[in-house]
Amino acid sequence: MDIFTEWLLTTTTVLAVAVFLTITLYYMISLTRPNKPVPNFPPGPPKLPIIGNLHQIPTNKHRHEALWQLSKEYGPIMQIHIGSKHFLIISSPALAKQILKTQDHVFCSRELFRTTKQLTYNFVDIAFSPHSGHWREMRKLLVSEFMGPKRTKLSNHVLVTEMESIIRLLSSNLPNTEVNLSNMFLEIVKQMVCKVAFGSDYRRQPVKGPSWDVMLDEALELFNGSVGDSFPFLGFFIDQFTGWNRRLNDGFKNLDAYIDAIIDDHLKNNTEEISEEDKDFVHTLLDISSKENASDYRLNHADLKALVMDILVGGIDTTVVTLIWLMSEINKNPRVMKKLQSEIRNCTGKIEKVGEMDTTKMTYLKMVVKETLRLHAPAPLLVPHLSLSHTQIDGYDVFPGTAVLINAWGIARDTNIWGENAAEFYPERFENVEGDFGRDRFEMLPFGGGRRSCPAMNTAPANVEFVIACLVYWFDWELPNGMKSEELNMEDGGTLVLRKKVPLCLVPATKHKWVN
Ligand code: HEM
Repeated sequence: MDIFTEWLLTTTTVLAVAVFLTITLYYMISLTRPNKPVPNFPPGPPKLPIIGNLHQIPTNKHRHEALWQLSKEYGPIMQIHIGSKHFLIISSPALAKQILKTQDHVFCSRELFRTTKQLTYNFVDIAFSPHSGHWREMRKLLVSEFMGPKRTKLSNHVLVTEMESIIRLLSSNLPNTEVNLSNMFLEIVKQMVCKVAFGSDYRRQPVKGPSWDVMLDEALELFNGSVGDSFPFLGFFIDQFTGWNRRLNDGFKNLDAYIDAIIDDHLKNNTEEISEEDKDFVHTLLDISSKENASDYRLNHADLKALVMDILVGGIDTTVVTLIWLMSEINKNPRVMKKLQSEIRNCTGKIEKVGEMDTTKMTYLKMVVKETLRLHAPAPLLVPHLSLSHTQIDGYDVFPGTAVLINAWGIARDTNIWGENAAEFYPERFENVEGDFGRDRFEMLPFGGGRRSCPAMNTAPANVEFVIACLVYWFDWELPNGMKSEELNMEDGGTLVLRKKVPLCLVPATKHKWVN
């Protein structure tokens, strides 16, 4: 045996003994350790390397539909992966209740996406900020100062004035003039929100840049997030390659310039010289930001801008799409329109001014609004909730940092819950249904639920009711060009907010005349 072979044999023997000893030692140590339980992950579709289930989930539109189909195969609790992120998909009222009520304290935070960071001035807004004392203070401010009695009174007044001029305008164009209601509703809601929040008519072209509508549409697209958001390390480069980063920077720059212009205008006024009555929301925020308040919370400039951003992005389109879908549904369902019109005209009696309209007694109208929000929840997957600690849902392990998507769209159309006529627009299904959705019941969740539920869940439906009551009281509506009700296009589109794809155009055919 030559010297090299002898060296090779010795080395191999030593290595083999070392490996054997290491394995034996590891095995013996593992026997002495208590057994670590293997996590019980929820089921989900098989994933591909790197992209996960990205190929099965469209990133833009109809994500809720794709997820609903998958949930039929994998069950009401399902796990999917997109890039390196994992999401829990919830598709039943019982499990939604677990997330939004029973374990609300665990699931009350938000995912910190790279895209949202820029749009929310580093997550200091309400809708996308993590669960924290800051979020609590900001939400309190919005509820007390934007949705409190003083501003509700003002928004009612603005709505009444706006509806009076709309009714006048529509009456002067009778008969047979086609009206684009999608545009009209956007104008009404913008006027109401801008007047209450910023005091004046900021709905017109604000600063240099794209028009208001283009700017807001783009903001909603951007808030929906990018493909790169799911790939923390490569994300920036993916978004650079797809052009998303440039789009994000431009979109944010336009919005930021608009918000700056609003605040600069307000800073020119000395708020001490303006009476409390005449102060708008931004005036009040500027007052608060200049004072220490009792809880030591100090509102800074970025917080103020983030609040304005939430109002622009969260407070306009949601109400507008609800109005559009409602008017579409009642024009598609003449039976409902007739019943609704008769309730409104009977409850109201003879009115000369729309301001005298009282919607609190209109029970069928409330059911029609609920049915609209059931079939057309503006945010079909809500805003993703995020788990703060390890917990179990339905026996499955959920780890901290898991984003949860609740398929409000699918739950609200499930035939097992709503019966065979789930897809039908049938407001009577809410007769004798007690309790609030998102608080006591979870079969539909248009405003989400728990501590992250929509703060406007009481005020927003009241505004929708008033606008619809005015339009249905004063006019008999017809579809244009002899179109039949079953021909009305009801396709949806959009990403973060589910819109009607084709604008709604109707004809106010005759004006109502009261007969004693
Ligand atoms: C019909 C009208 C509206 C609908 C259907 C709606 C729906 C929603 C939904 C689904 C959420 C997410 C809830 C969750 O994640 O559980 C939400 C959150 C929110 N909405 Fe609305 N919304 C409407 C109107 C408004 C208005 C008028 C405002 C006023 C500014 C507003 C401000 C917000 C804010 C700030 C949040 C975030 C709450 C938080 O994370 O703490 N929404 N909304």
